[in-house]
Amino acid sequence: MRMRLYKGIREIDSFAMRKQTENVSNTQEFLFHNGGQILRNCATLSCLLNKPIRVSKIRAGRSNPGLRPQHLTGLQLIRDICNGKLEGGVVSSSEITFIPGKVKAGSYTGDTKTAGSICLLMQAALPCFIYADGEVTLRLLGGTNADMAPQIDYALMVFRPFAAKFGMNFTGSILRRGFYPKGGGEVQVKVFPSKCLNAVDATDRGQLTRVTGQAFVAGVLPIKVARAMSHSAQDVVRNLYPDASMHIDVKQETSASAFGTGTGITIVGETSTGCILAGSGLGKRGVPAEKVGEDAGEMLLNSLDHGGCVDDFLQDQIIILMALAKGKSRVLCGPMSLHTQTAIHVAQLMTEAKFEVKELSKTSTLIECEGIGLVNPYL
Ligand SMILES: Nc1ncnc2c1ncn2[C@@H]1O[C@H](COP(=O)(O)OP(=O)(O)OP(=O)(O)O)[C@@H](O)[C@H]1O
Repeated sequence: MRMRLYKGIREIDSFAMRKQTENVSNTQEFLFHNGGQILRNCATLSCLLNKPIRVSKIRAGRSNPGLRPQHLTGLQLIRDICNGKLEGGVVSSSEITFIPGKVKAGSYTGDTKTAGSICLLMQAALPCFIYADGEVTLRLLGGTNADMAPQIDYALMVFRPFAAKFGMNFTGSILRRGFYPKGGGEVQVKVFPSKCLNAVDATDRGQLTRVTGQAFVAGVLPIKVARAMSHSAQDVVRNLYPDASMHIDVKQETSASAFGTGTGITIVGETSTGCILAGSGLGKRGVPAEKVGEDAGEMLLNSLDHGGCVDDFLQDQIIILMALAKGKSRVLCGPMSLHTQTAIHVAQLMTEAKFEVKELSKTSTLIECEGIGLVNPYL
């Protein structure tokens, strides 16, 4: 990914990373994920640091390149939050220019009008509100349990407590679940501003003590589907961790609490040192519920296996918080994901934060970051 400064606008070529990849020969590969995550992180940091950006070649090389509805909604939400200007903000656009304004407390709505992930809207918007001049209420519409994104249960059970360690506090209520392809979900989020985020040291994983979670069915699906997911997920984990206490809530959503038909599971492991890691899955036609549960259990085991304090998905989601916090954060992870590499690269392009990544072994990475200590001027 390449960035230049032109007339005060940071120009970010979101596809240049590919060329970099092609030039890599026998050295360690350093790849980037040319996806929505670049846009979200760039726009969030642009808003917070008051740095205009132009991002080009958005999602180039994809079968459906350019902005998808959920990316556009995320950008529009950030624009609204700070009363900024967004050019090129239409579906399929491959280039956007964003001129940020000042973040303002209040009530905002973000509606993907599709099954696009509500949690990815949260990912873009929440860090902005830490620096608002008061409490913020967000009404978010779209998919609550979407593929290739955090499920809302993950956002509330895993991301939220970890973000709180940095001093980023929010609450979320699932008013209605919504699924692919219809969407129709609704979540209300309240964000409480902070003076400054603090650095986090998460390097001691401890022992797995408790397994909790949520398995649900909605629409025409019977409750036995959720029970089967829950049992198989717990069986997989119990095989290796027979002493951990286990309870996954099983829920039949009603027509008021969910729109359409869907099913999913999030299984959460808590450790003696307060680490929270998860595995998850969504039901699909033709895939037995037992298999969905097993895969979610395996996902959790896989992250536990690495001995890190965060799972393979939380890694990339906390990079922005490490960059904004005051002081040195240290987080022990499994192998670094493509999304994490990309998030670190974007954070370093946009801020003065200094990251150091130490590969401790093939399966263990220590990410250190001296954050910029961004201060909320209103508190
Ligand atoms: N099962 C999961 N549990 C938790 N988080 C997840 C899960 N799957 C994906 N994520 C998170 O969702 C985000 C997905 O970002 P990504 O840029 O790939 O999505 P996107 O905006 O839909 O982009 P694109 O369509 O361009 O790939 C990442 O932060 C990733 O960690």
